[in-house]
Amino acid sequence: MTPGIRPLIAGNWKMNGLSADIGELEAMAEAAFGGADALICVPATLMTRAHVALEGKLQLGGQDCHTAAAGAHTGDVSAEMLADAGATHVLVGHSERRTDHGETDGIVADKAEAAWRAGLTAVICIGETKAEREGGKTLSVLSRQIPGSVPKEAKAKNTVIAYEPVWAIGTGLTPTVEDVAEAHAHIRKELETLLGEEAGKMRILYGGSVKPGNATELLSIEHVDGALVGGASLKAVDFLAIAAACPV
Ligand SMILES: O=C(CO)COP(=O)(O)O
Repeated sequence: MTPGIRPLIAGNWKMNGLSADIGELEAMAEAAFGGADALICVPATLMTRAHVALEGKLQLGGQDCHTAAAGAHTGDVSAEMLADAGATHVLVGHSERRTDHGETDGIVADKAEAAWRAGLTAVICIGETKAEREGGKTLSVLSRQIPGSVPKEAKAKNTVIAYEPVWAIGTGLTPTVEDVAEAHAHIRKELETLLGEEAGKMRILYGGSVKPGNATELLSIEHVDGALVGGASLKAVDFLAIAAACPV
């Protein structure tokens, strides 16, 4: 945690979720999030129903957006469409988008600007691969990804950074407390170089195999201002247990 920053617990449902799962969102909306803000990023197909189910108690996010507001881009969704459906946030540059869709740092930065254009907060995802970690390149990868993916105009009110080591996503593996602390301190320093004072107010989330059992430890690390949760956000009971790990 960083003094003065209210934590954000964010869920990413990825390509999961059918009508039958709306009850999980309703159960989340019944809970109290005393110590944190809460956000759920659902697939585009569920956006409108999720907006109703969440009753404004949790914020709603998309998982990606096109750089354009509208046009001939079959299968894509714009930030304006997400905002129209009730979203307040959108993930950009998730490692699965970078890998599956060849998204570069430059594309991610353009998507962050598209999010702002539509009035959304951009959750900009960064993180090293297993090979990069094993090659001792974690910090240099972050030093490249931050100025590449985060536009210089980023403000704490419209931007969240999510550090997700690719090798920790969906694997049950997490970096050590020391490694998370080192990465987050480095991210804060790189943000300061890029954004100046604004960097001190910006949330830096940790993502990658966050579960109820490790949330307290991860969320107590300096400069960890919340979590981006994949698998454990699909069930209200797990997501709420992670949110409850934030001190009120
Ligand atoms: O990619 C993630 C969230 O965006 C993390 O996923 P898991 O929590 O399933 O490891």
